[in-house]
Amino acid sequence: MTVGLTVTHRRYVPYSHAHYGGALVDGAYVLGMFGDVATEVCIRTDADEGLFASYDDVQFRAPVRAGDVLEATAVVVAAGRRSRRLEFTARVVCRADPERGPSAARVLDEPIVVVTATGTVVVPPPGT
Ligand SMILES: C/C=C/C(=O)SCCNC(=O)CCNC(=O)[C@H](O)C(C)(C)COP(=O)(O)OP(=O)(O)OC[C@H]1O[C@@H](n2cnc3c(N)ncnc32)[C@H](O)[C@@H]1OP(=O)(O)O
Repeated sequence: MTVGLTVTHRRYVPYSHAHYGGALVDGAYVLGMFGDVATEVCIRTDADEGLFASYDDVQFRAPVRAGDVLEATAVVVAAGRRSRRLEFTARVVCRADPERGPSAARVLDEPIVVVTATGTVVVPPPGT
């Protein structure tokens, strides 16, 4: 069943990706992660990596920082002949705790929703 399929990736955000003051990470970093999650969705639904056709809504809701552990989830909410519409959510699940020391970090009691988006991927025609 394609609609309802959910794929989640988790990734540590390296300090080499800090781009702005306060160790802030650029928004494109999370979009790259969404693309990788979408790729796994397409592999699972259609045995192909697929192509990202469009985003129609991207909301940057809270900062992503170097040292975060990010979780990105895609859910298939609609499927056409070749198009699959996806809803994405990125959450921070672990974060650095520098007051305790340079390598200190903790699991957040409640994950922070940092980015949400909807978009469409396109796969090859059936039977190809
Ligand atoms: C998984 C992540 C991968 C990536 O990130 S790849 C990198 C970024 N993406 C790209 O480089 C893709 C570049 N774009 C393209 O190559 C083409 O452009 C597409 C393959 C995406 C679509 O072109 P065509 O095959 O000619 O599309 P059609 O035959 O007109 O439509 C096929 C289905 O795709 C839907 N669709 C086409 N364009 C869009 C769009 N811009 N936004 C939403 N849906 C689109 C249509 O409706 C239809 O759907 P229905 O088969 O279910 O009826």
